[in-house]
Amino acid sequence: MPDRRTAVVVEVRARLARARAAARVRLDRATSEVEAARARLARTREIARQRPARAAAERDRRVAELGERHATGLAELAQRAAVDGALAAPGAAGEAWEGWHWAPAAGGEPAGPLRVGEVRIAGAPPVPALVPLLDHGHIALTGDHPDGIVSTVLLRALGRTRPGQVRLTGYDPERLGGGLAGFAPLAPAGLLTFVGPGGLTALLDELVEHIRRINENVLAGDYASLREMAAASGKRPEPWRVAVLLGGAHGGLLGGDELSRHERAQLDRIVRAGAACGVHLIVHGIPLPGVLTISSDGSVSEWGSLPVHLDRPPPAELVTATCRRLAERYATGPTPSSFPDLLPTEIWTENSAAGLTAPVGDSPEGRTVGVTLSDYPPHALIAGPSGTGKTNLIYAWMGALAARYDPDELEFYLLDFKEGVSFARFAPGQRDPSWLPHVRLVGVNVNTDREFGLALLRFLGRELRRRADAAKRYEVTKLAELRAEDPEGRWPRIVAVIDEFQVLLSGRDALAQEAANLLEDLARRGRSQGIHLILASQDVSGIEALWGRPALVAQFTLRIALPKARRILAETNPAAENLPRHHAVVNADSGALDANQIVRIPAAGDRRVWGDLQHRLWRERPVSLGPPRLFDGDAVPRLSSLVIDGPAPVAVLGEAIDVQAHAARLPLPRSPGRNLAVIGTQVEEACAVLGAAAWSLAQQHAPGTARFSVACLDADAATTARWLRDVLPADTGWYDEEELAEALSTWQPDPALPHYVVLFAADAAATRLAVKAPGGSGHDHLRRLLNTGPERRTHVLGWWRGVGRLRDTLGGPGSRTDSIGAWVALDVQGSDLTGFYPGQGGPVWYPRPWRALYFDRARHRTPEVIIPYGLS
Ligand SMILES: Nc1ncnc2c1ncn2[C@@H]1O[C@H](COP(=O)(O)OP(=O)(O)OP(=O)(O)O)[C@@H](O)[C@H]1O
Repeated sequence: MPDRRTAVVVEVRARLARARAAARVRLDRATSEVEAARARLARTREIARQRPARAAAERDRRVAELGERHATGLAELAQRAAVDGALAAPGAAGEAWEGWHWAPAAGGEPAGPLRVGEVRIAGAPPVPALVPLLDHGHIALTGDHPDGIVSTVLLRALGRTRPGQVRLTGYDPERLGGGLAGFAPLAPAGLLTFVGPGGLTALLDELVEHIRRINENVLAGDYASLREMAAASGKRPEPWRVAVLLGGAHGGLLGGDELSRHERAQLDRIVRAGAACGVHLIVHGIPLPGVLTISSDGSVSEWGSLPVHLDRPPPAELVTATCRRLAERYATGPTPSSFPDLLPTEIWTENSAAGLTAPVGDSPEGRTVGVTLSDYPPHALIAGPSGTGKTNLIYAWMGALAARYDPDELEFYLLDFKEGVSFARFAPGQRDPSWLPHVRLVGVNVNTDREFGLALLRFLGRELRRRADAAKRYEVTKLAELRAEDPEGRWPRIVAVIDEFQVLLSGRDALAQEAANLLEDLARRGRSQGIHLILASQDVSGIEALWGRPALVAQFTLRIALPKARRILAETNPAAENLPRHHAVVNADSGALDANQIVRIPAAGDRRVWGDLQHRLWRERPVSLGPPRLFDGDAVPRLSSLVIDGPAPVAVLGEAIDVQAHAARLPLPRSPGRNLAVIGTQVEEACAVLGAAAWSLAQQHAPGTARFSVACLDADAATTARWLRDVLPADTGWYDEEELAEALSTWQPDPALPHYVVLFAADAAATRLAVKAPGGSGHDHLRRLLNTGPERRTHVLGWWRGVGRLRDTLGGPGSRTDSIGAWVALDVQGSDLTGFYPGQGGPVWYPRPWRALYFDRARHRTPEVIIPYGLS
């Protein structure tokens, strides 16, 4: 039993020991956990103790970084704003007063905002404080000292615009204009008007009426504002009106009075609708809701709390000196427009169906003055003494027209009877190959060739008939209607310019008579067919040439008088007498006094400026359009450029003086009288006519199908004879005096083989040909040839050095002349040709260098003047 008890005790003790050991282990573990927790707690406490300091440091770091970034950003923004500000308000709109001067914006440039001070922010560069006024809005001023801002804004607005473009009205009832005293020099020129106390209602009414007029007549529904109109056209048609309404010294209501309901309503209308019409208010002393407000302490509504440092006002002397200068410049008128100002931005956009309208200059106030050619007024007369600018005016007018209407809408025919080549620039030249695409004909150095003027009038007369016939076919009467009925047809308006036209009408001969009749017909009927005449003359005789024909003059309802032009306007209209240089009176009502428009004509003669336009138009010309016909009275036409066409054979004798530069041709069919006599002592001209005739015939016959025989009986003609040896067939017979006498007796005309007998100085063989021989003298054989040869295709083309000598060949003074079917007279008086001409007393002919009178009995009613060709 005890052993069991002992065993139990031992057992218990052992268990207790194990339990104690386990408890100790747990205790130790718990103890170390407690310590670890304590240590954690201590660490956490330590961390917690350190955290606010770090966060604060981090916050401070971030704040500093942001601050730095903000400062840099602000500086950059300010820098950019300063640059933008300087660009938006350049020159007079923004420059500092030191060195400031009047410098208007270029035409077409917007007015832009004006500088009143600068925005200053610490750490950033100052930014110009700009306020919009012209074309944008109004300015309200508050505070006790508005004068400085008013001076600043007004001077900058005036400095940025041309004289007269800004008109000021001052209403300053308390100080009676004292607030605008510096601007007073503008008043005498009408650029500043003061309105007295009590005048406010009338002023507001007038501004409202002005706005209404601009909307109705100027913008006319085409534009929303003058700014838009100016941007589109590059021109400002109306000045800006700036009304400065200055209130009481203490910022009270205007003049201490309340605005009436009417005034308030008018003011609101101006605030609402004024800016679009260029009407602006600068007001002190009346609240204008919604209007940019500047207070004299430097705050600007709409800009929040931005600190504005207002500029000091412009020095008083700068204001008065500038205003004085502006007034003077305004009195002498705005800068005249230049030739490029007459041109549209886009070329060839106009349609000429109803007429041709283009500016020729501007009025003294700077308003563009347009001139129209249409059914009314259809034609123009231009007059002015030499050097007053007629040619320049024509250049300006033509340039403005040519840039607007394309060559299918407008054609020019130009003739200058003056010595000189003022129209030559429109045709291709040696230095400049371009031409004005609208020009179809240019006549220069025409002074002695009145025939060319007549040819132009005949050509226009034919064109008039062609148009009238077409109109009849379509049962219409006017060009506009014809174009509507025949949209595929080409019916350009034609403008014919004849400078010094009186040359054409001078003389009491048939040519002058025919020219006057044609002019009258063209003037009367051309109006409805789109053919317009512009006649220019430098002296009164030109106009007087017309004066005897009131019906003709009456058609020229558009009159343009240059300084000192006489009799061109109505007798009672002296407007041209005191006209300044480079001005013109344009009168579209036959010179009636109240239709005068004074126009300043820009310089348009400069070759470079004109060349720029011509080249531009030339590059755009339709590919099918060739150069114009150039008739130069001083030039010799070249045979080498001649193309012979039409039924053969014809002998070409020279160039006809006509619009198409036709060759003057002598047909040589099988019929009696088809011989040619060139008569006169001018060797070169005679050789040129005869040489061209022989050459042209050789061109029309294949080798062996015609015979040529040439006798050169004057040594002076040897050069031409040598030239003919090269161009005539190789089997051509060459004869001297002796050989000719013999050959004449042997030549038997053969209808199967045309034979051309070319005699240079036929009369030089007279002595030899007079020698009697059994079958008859040489003269007998020559007369037989002349009389019977042509009907069997043998033709004599001869040169005789005088009418009497030709007569001798034909058989003496009373001999028949009908074997000479055609003649070309050189230095021969018309009266000497009596026997060779069907009319009484011979043709009217006054010999002149390198011209000849050609008459073909078979085809001519009257002879024609021709120009011999140069043989090469
Ligand atoms: N509006 C103008 N502006 C500047 N210069 C001009 C103007 N008009 C003409 N001129 C210049 O005056 C000079 C004479 O002008 P122009 O040849 O046009 O006169 P005109 O009346 O045709 O003379 P004329 O009858 O002798 O030919 C030219 O040198 C021309 O450049």
